[in-house]
Amino acid sequence: MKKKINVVGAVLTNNKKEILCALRGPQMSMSNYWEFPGGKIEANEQPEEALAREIKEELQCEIQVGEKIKAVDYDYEKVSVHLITYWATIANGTPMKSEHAELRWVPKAALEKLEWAPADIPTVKKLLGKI
Ligand SMILES: Nc1nc2c([nH]c(=O)n2[C@H]2C[C@H](O)[C@@H](COP(=O)(O)OP(=O)(O)OP(=O)(O)O)O2)c(=O)[nH]1
Repeated sequence: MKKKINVVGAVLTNNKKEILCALRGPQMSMSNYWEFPGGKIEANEQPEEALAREIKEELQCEIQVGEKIKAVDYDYEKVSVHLITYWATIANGTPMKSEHAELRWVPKAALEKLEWAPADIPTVKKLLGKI
């Protein structure tokens, strides 16, 4: 049976209402796809708590996690991902790139120009009012 993983992603917005998009790096799985920064929920962790921890590790900044946006199940070839996305804002610091190939603030209208990890597409469509 496929490995199931629980993942959280942050839809981080700035004061221009742009959204922080992250390009997975060559050393990561799913490389060259854009995603919402975040990662796997660990045992005994609440999703919001996991998201704040992952962002601190990945982007070296503190966030305020808001409302849930979308929960999606997606079957990749080797893993089955349950992805929950949340609104978030930066509470402290500036996002710094570590394992990602690129971080980019993108206006909502341009989100669909990026090649998203398939599990992220329902969140992108919801942000655009398309579902
Ligand atoms: N962080 C994040 N991961 C996502 C998103 N969409 C999506 O399909 N994923 C997948 C990619 C990974 O298989 C998994 C998240 O794991 P992770 O971000 O902790 O990745 P990782 O580098 O530790 O994983 P791995 O290379 O060890 O497999 O979920 C997303 O928007 N954000």
